[in-house]
Amino acid sequence: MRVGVVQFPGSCDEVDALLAAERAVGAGNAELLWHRDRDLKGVDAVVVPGGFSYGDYLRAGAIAALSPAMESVAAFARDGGPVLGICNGFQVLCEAGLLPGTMLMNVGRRFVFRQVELDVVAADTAWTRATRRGQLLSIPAKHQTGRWYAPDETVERLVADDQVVFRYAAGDNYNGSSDGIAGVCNAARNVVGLMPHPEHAVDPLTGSADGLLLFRSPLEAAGVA
Ligand SMILES: NC(=O)CC[C@H](N)C(=O)O
Repeated sequence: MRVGVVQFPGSCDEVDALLAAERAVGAGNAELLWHRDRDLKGVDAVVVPGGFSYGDYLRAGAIAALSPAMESVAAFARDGGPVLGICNGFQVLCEAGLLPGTMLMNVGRRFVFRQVELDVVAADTAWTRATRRGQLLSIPAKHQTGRWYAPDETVERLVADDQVVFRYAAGDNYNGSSDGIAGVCNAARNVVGLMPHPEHAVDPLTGSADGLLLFRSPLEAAGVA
């Protein structure tokens, strides 16, 4: 399996995402995909990484969502390809209409950088197959515009359709996200976005290896794990 990590001007976690993917799929099986290129190089999974793409101008993720690479990522997603959006990548996927909801300024109106615990709500998506429902994952979060929002009726529909993938555990809704939601998926369950950074939780020496479970999940989904 080969993983592509999209790189925008202003991305800052793309190399960590690439190294995390290589820990899961093997060295040399991940590569960066430049935002200006429509060619996804035949990868089997795509990660849209964290950072400050285009400086977060207009809205975080708004300009990156219009990039040539994201046109191809949208088509890849429509064809069922596994796509993971991490933090800024989650913002990009919401701006691109590939995931429901929108991202607002944190409720405390400050940049937050802390370890959080995620409760796995849906363990049957392309990026959570290596997890268990109810499992707690310790993963760092670092963002300013991380308050995921959707109208009540949309949240109710997502809950009913099991499209809520992660919630902040023990009610630790530090950024004010609707219903304490930390990550959601599309109806086809191949596109997942979350605000915390699994690529920064891939080694117990740095506090947690729980994030590797997300990068290993496409392998499980493909039956090659
Ligand atoms: N760590 C990130 O990806 C940051 C995302 C975005 N720039 C924000 O601050 O909300």
